[in-house]
Parts: sequence; structure tokens; C-alpha cells
Amino acid sequence: MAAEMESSLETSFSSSCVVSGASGLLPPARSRIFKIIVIGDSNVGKTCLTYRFCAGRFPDRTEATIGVDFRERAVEIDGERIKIQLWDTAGQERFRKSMVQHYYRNVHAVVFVYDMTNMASFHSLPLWIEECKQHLLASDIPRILVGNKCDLGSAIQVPTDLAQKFADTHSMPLFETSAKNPNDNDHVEAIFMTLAHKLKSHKPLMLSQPPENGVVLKPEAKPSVTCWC
Ligand SMILES: Nc1nc2c(ncn2[C@@H]2O[C@H](COP(=O)(O)OP(=O)(O)OP(=O)(O)O)[C@@H](O)[C@H]2O)c(=O)[nH]1
Ligand SMILES: [Mg+2]
Repeated sequence: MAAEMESSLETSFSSSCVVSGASGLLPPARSRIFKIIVIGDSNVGKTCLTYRFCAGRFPDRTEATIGVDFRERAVEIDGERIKIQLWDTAGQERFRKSMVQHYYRNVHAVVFVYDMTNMASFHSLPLWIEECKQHLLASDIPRILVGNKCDLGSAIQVPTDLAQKFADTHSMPLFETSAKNPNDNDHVEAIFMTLAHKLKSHKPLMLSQPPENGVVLKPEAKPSVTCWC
């Protein structure tokens, strides 16, 4: 499954047919794909956040992700059709091992997630950042930090100022949100759409010199550091 997804990502373009009323079938429209990986400890809500963005609601129930799940949503940004492809990765080490090298190939952006009610998940963030480094993820691809479960008010353990310091240290914008709170729908939407806008303006999909076996995607410019929280 991951290999299939990757082969379509080699060029980061996909085709889809568009039917127009009177004139019939138009030529296939090509749309760029942004591959975004979502990582963090088990139980922080990666599956719920990605499901919320792609399906528009909180899932009825979730189980620990095994390997990786893919969710995709087509959006239009400044008149361009773009597919946002979210790779919802497993937080549990035993469910990651066989898949981990697939996560990091041709990644355009990373979303680090912690659970605001679980300090341990916040303390794990340096390990997730280190994993990205070990997999030779370019240091200039956009990354964001998401504190999830802000609906659980009194159970919150990770203060915003602590998270903000960490985000600043690592040049990431911080978002605190809830995949569950019905009122936060716009917020979850805004997080991924902001990232997509950033990717689009960041021009991360410039094609570099043709390699021997496929197309390499080369980031062009460093992302600006902005705090949107
Ligand atoms: N209250 C609350 N619960 C949430 C929220 N997001 C997720 N949960 C709950 O947290 C638990 C874990 O959510 P998942 O999305 O499965 O967590 P995950 O990070 O994908 O976990 P792994 O797949 O094991 O890595 C589930 O019981 C969810 O219902 C949220 O925003 N608020
Ligand atoms: Mg999951």
C-alpha cells in the first residue's frame, strides 16, 4: 500500500477526469499532491485529527493505527486544485517498525502532535524531531506543532507558554486545538489549510535535475517562522 502511494508520489501529480456539462469529457486535470506526515505518541489523536479534516467530523471510534493510514482531500487554493494527502502514522513503536522508511520519502510537510492532557506526549517531541533527522528529512520543509484535546479543559497538563517556547526553539508555529469539539471544526480546517497555503507559496515541488530513477522534489526556500496560535 505504501509503495503504491509512493509510486504515485514520485511525481507528486495525480490525474482526475472532469466532466463539463455541454462539452462532455475534458482532458484529465493534473493536480499537485502535498504529502504531509502526522507523527507523535500513540493516543494523542493523530487519527482523529486527520479524519476530522478529511471526513469533516470526529470518528465514532478509533483503534491504534497499525503502520500507516492514508487520508486525502482535494482542495482548491488560488484557483489550483491540490490534493492534501495525510499520512496518519502509528504512534506505537511495534506498529511502526516495518513502515517507518516509507513515511519519510518525498515528504512535503510534517505535523507533530502531542496531547495537551498528557505531559509525556509533549516530552516525547524531541524524539520525533530526532526521528525526522535520522531519516534525512530536509531541515527546511514546513513543520507545525499541534497540541490536541484542548476540549478537556481541567485535565490539561501542558501549559501554552511551555509549548510556545518549544515551538519557538524549533521554529515551528504552534496550534492548540481539539479534533473532538464541534466548535473547533474551523480550527482543524485552518491548521491543514494554512499548511497547504504555505506549501503552495513555498514552492516545494520544483523539480530538480532528473535523477536516474524517478523525480526528486526539491525545496526552494526556507519557510518563514510565524506563530499562528
Ligand atoms: N477529548 C478528546 N479526545 C480525543 C481527541 N482526539 C482524539 N481523542 C481520543 O483520543 C484517543 C486516541 O485517538 P487516536 O486518534 O486514535 O490517537 P492516535 O494518535 O491516532 O493513536 P495511534 O494510532 O495509536 O498512534 C481516542 O479515544 C479518541 O477518541 C480530542 O480532541 N478530544
Ligand atoms: Mg492512529
